[in-house]
Amino acid sequence: MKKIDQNAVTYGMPIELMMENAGREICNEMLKKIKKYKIKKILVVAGNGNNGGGVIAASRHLSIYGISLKLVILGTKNSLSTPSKLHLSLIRKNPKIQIIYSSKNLKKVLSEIQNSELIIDGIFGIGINRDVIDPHYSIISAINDSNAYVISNDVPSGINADSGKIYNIAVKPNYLVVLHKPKKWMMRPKTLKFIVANIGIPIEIDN
Ligand SMILES: NC(=O)C1=CN([C@@H]2O[C@H](COP(=O)(O)OP(=O)(O)OC[C@H]3O[C@@H](n4cnc5c(N)ncnc54)[C@H](O)[C@@H]3O)[C@@H](O)[C@H]2O)[C@@H](O)CC1
Ligand SMILES: [K+]
Repeated sequence: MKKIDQNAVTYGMPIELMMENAGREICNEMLKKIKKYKIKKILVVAGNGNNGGGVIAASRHLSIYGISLKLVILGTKNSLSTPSKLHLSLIRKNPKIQIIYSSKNLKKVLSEIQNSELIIDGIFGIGINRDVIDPHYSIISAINDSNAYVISNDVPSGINADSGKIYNIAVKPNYLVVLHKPKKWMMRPKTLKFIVANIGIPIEIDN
């Protein structure tokens, strides 16, 4: 998938636009669950990579429907990837989105996880490359212990996207929005409930 992303960028498709498309698709799935389960308390959790950027964009799309939510940024503004920073800048004046930085208040993040009814997991995508330590470990653990309905962006955070193997911990989502196309291991029966989102990768470069 990393190669497909790079090919799309070389082709002329900016990551920021694919992130925008991912955000809209994730928002559409959120809207369905909000309606189905009459959800009020929504928490979006964004890591510092582009997986986080997709869920930041999803937050903005959801706010367009008049829905309020809380957005946790794992780390600081400066630790975000460049495309994610753009999407964060688009919500800086958005009154529907309350931003919480984990670097400033981890306790609050953990209690928000406990209190939420819908959690969007944008902690790690295909970029995870090592075991998870704190604060990410405690956050993933709290998400798994919560009663919230959990939707993951692209890959459940903590799983190696190529092999499907868990590092030392992973989010256990109720639902997954896979970007572009499913990873091979996802096709195993009963692995996960997922939908595939078109994020605008041109078919010419899909190999
Ligand atoms: N076409 C694209 O490129 C798009 C990609 N998106 C998403 O972006 C993801 C790939 O983005 P990235 O390559 O930025 O990767 P990730 O978003 O998976 O995150 C990588 C970041 O996490 C850090 N990291 C890795 N393992 C860690 C660990 N165990 N503990 C703490 N930090 C750790 C890395 O140092 C890096 O800063 C994809 O899975 C996809 O979901 C979408 O959001 C939008 C469009
Ligand atoms: K994820």
